[in-house]
Amino acid sequence: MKEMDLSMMKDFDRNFSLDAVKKDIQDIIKRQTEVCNTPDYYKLALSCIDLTTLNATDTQDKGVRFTQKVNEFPSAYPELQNVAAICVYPKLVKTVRETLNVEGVNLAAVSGCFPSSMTFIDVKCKETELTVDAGANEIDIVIPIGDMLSGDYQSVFNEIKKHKSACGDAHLKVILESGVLHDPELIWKASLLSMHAGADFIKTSTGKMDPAATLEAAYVMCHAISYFYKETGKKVGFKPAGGITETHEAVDFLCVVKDILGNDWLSSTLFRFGASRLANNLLTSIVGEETKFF
Ligand SMILES: O=C[C@H](O)COP(=O)(O)O
Repeated sequence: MKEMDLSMMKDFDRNFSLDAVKKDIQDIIKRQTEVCNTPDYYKLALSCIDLTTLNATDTQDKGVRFTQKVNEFPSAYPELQNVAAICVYPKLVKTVRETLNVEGVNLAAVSGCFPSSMTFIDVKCKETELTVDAGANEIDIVIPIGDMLSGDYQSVFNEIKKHKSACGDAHLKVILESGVLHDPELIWKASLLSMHAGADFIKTSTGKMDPAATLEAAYVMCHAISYFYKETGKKVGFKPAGGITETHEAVDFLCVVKDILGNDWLSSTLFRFGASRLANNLLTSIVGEETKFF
């Protein structure tokens, strides 16, 4: 595989002041809340959810029941747009594919030894190939976090690039595990590496490590996406995931995305929430009474 000369990657080193980032986020939320904290944006948020179940205890029956809810959604809420995708472990993909019978809902699967990413790249790619063959059209993988933390950026880039080929036509979402990378400088680097290596989306977190999605990580990643778009003309999507549960939390992320990336990113084509508990809370906010549909 052709290696990218990372020393040629423009703006790979960028400094951030965490205090300035936090202040900027506060200003953004002040600016955008009036527009984003509204039923139209709750509906938008719902339509951008990757409805997720990622438990070691998940069964095929759970996969069926989970998918049936999504199938029933258009009849139950004809005025609302359905979630963007169902997101499961590879073992449930075939069942979900066979059960899913509504148009426009994607089937995402975590792959590549999720959530640790701690196995051989050939094993990770094989898992992805099998998962796509089983019916997933979106693949969520985790970067090799240890390589990133130890500064072996070339290995991170090479792995993602190889994984992109293993995806075939499926979209690739690359999880940075931003809470563990911690430093904005490292989150920036991981974002650029992922996008240059072929990521269709960059995603904050697995939801299996703390801290999960933060507004600070979202801020840095959205700026990286904006920068990459200006440099290359390619629009990469953004997926905050992990720990986003309440409507007001989703609204804050929408504020950041809208302010930094603009309205082009405010649809499920370029924006997703990875969430297992958010959908019912958004529905509750939309219909105005306690709702436990999903
Ligand atoms: O990718 C999605 C995350 O695993 C979901 O995390 P959550 O269960 O905290 O919503």
